[in-house]
Amino acid sequence: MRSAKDFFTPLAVGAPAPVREVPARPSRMIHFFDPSNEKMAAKIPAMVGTVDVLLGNLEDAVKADNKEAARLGLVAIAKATDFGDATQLWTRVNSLDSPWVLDDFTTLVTEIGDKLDVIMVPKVQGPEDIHYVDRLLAQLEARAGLTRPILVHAILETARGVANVEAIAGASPRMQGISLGPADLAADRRMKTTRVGGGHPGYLVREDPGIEGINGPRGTFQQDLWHYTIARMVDACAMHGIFPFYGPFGDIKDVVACEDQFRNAFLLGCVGAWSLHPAQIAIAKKVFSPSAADVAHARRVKAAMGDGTGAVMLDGKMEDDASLKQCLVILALAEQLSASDPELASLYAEAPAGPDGASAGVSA
Ligand SMILES: CC(C)(COP(=O)(O)OP(=O)(O)OC[C@H]1O[C@@H](n2cnc3c(N)ncnc32)[C@H](O)[C@@H]1OP(=O)(O)O)[C@@H](O)C(=O)NCCC(=O)NCCSC(=O)C[C@H](O)C(=O)O
Ligand SMILES: [Mg+2]
Repeated sequence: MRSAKDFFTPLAVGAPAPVREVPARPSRMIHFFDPSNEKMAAKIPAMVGTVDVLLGNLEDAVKADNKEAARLGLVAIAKATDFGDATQLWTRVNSLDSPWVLDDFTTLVTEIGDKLDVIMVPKVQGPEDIHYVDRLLAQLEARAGLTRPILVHAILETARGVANVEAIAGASPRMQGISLGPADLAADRRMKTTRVGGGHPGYLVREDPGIEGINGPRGTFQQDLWHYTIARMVDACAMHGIFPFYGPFGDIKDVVACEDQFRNAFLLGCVGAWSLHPAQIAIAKKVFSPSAADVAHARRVKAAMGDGTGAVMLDGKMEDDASLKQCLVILALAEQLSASDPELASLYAEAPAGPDGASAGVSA
C-alpha cells in the first residue's frame, strides 16, 4: 500500500498526474452496448447527448468469438464519434484472469485513451486488483502521451470483493466509483436465485399469526435481497469520495420493478444504475433526478434555516442543521443536472413546494 505522501504520485514516468477529486458528472444511467453487435452499435452515435454514459461492453454478454470484434468495434465508434460534454464514454473490460484483458487495456488506451473517461473492471476481489490496473494504466498512458488520467470503476460481484469493499474504494486516486453486480455476486455467494438483479418472491417475512392461528390468513412482505450490499457499498464510496451505482436489472419488460429497484438505490445514496436496453434509459433518468417537489422543499428548508444553525418548524415538522444538509445534497444534485439538462433546469425553476415535500424521484 502506498503511503499518504506518495498517493498522488504518477505510477509511471510521463503518466498524467492523478486527480485529487473525482469529477461529479451526471451519471444517472450507464448505458451498455455490445460494440460487436452491428444493429446496436449503429444506434450509438444518435444516443450521444441523450444518455449520461455510453459503455462499450467487452465482458459478459459478448460472445467469446466476438471479443476481438467488440474491442475493435469500440475503437471504431470512439474514433468516429464526438461525445460532447454531456455524454461520457466508458468501457467494461474483460476480467483480470481472462485471456482477453491485456489486449483490451493495451488496445483501448493506445487507440482511444484520449476519449475514454472510465474503465469498468469486473469481478474485483481486493485492492491488489486495482493496484495492478493502476500501474498498467499509468504505463500505457505514458506511452500513449495522454494528458488526462483514465478513471477506474470496480464491479462488486464476489463475496471477497464485498468483504474488501472499503479497501477497493480507497485503493487508488483513479477510483471513480463502484457498481453492484448482482448476478455474479449471487453465483459467487451461492445464493439460490437465477435472476439478474431485482427481488425474489421467496425472500420474505410473514406476519405473526392472528386470531385464527398459524393456519389463518397472514400477510407476507417481500424483502430486498440487495439492501446490505448496496448500503455497505454506499458507505465505502462516501468514505472515499467516490460514487456508488446500482448495476443491472435483467427483466427488461418489468419496467415497474426496475423503477422500484433503481429508486431504492437512489434513496440509499447511489447516483445511477446500468441501462441494458433503451427502455431502461428513461427510468434511470426519472429516478436518479430529484423530483421537482423535493427540490422545492429543499429550497424552502434552506431559506427557513437562515445561517444554517438552530431548529425551525416547517409544515409541522422540525428542521435543523442535519435536515438542511440532506436538502443541500438534493440542491447540489439538481444544480449539477440542470447545467446539462435544460428540461430539468426549467422543471426545477418552476417547482412548486408542496406542504411537506414529496417522496424522492417519484414525480420528476
Ligand atoms: C437484452 C437484449 C439482449 C435485448 O435485445 P433485443 O432482443 O434485440 O431487444 P429489442 O428487440 O427490444 O430491441 C429493440 C431495438 O433496440 C436495440 N437495442 C437493444 N438493446 C440495445 C442497447 N443496449 N443499446 C442500443 N440499442 C439496443 C435492438 O438492436 C433493437 O433495434 P432494432 O431492431 O433496430 O429496432 C439487449 O438489449 C442487450 O444485449 N442488452 C445489453 C446486455 C448487456 O450488456 N448485458 C451485460 C450487462 S449485465 C451483466 O453483465 C451482469 C452483471 O455483471 C452482474 O454480474 O450482475
Ligand atoms: Mg457480472
